[in-house]
Amino acid sequence: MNQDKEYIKIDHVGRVFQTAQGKVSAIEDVNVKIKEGEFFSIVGPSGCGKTTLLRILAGLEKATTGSININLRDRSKPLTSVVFQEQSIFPWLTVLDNVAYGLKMRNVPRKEREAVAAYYIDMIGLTKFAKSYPCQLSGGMKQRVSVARAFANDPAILLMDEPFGALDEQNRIILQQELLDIWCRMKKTTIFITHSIDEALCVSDRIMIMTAHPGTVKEIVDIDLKRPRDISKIRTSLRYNELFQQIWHSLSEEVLKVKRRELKNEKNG
Ligand SMILES: Nc1ncnc2c1ncn2[C@@H]1O[C@H](COP(=O)(O)OP(=O)(O)OP(=O)(O)O)[C@@H](O)[C@H]1O
Repeated sequence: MNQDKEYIKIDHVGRVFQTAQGKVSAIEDVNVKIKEGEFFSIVGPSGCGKTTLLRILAGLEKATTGSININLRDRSKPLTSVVFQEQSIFPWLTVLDNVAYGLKMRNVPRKEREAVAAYYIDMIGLTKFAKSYPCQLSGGMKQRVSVARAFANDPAILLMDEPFGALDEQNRIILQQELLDIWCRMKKTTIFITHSIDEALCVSDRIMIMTAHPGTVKEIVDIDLKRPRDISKIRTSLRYNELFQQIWHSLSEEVLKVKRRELKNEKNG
């Protein structure tokens, strides 16, 4: 890990979609450099292009303009693994086989991949359920399996798109802490989309605030809260509250822009 070295360089990236109503510019001129081993979160109003940017990073979408450069040293690893909001584990595979799936695809021998999978299943507290199928698990447990699978796959970059967005608050807090703990051990470069300033503050090294549609970088805030972090205590710190206010002030301006536009469209429509 080299915390100082520029690792991902997103350079003047834009994406325009062609729709039946004409062209939609989802993101415009996004410029950001992310360090290796960094936990980098993205917040922004709905529709500002967060998912589009993540999909471009995952290679699921092409940028219309600009480029992304990743300073990869170990080319044997997969470039990215993505954890989405909706559960994306295979219902016909056990927990163990789901977590080991990426390794199997890379022809890692069975014993080795099962040992790696068992290690991450233990980290997320599901050892007893290793032989269970997804239909036997709760929503929170399934999402834990997705997180374990992403880490077991050992990608260069972990991409997470509102991974806990569909969970109830209790499960969300538990999974946030588990993610923090795994991340602290592995220091995997992570790009994390969330609608929650609180969630972003708990887990991130830096938080990027995007402007209202079409999204671009409004501000990037350093989160200088000490690690390791305990989610149950972090909210009581003065610094947490200062950072929350700073981010909400910046983000709320963008959210209000969206609301004003919607009102105008309603009046005109
Ligand atoms: N495949 C597509 N075709 C046409 N338009 C698209 C497509 N994907 C995204 N868009 C448009 O691009 C803009 C950004 O969408 P995107 O889903 O990236 O935003 P977001 O910030 O992730 O939204 P949310 O927070 O609501 O999930 C929106 O106006 C959306 O309608």
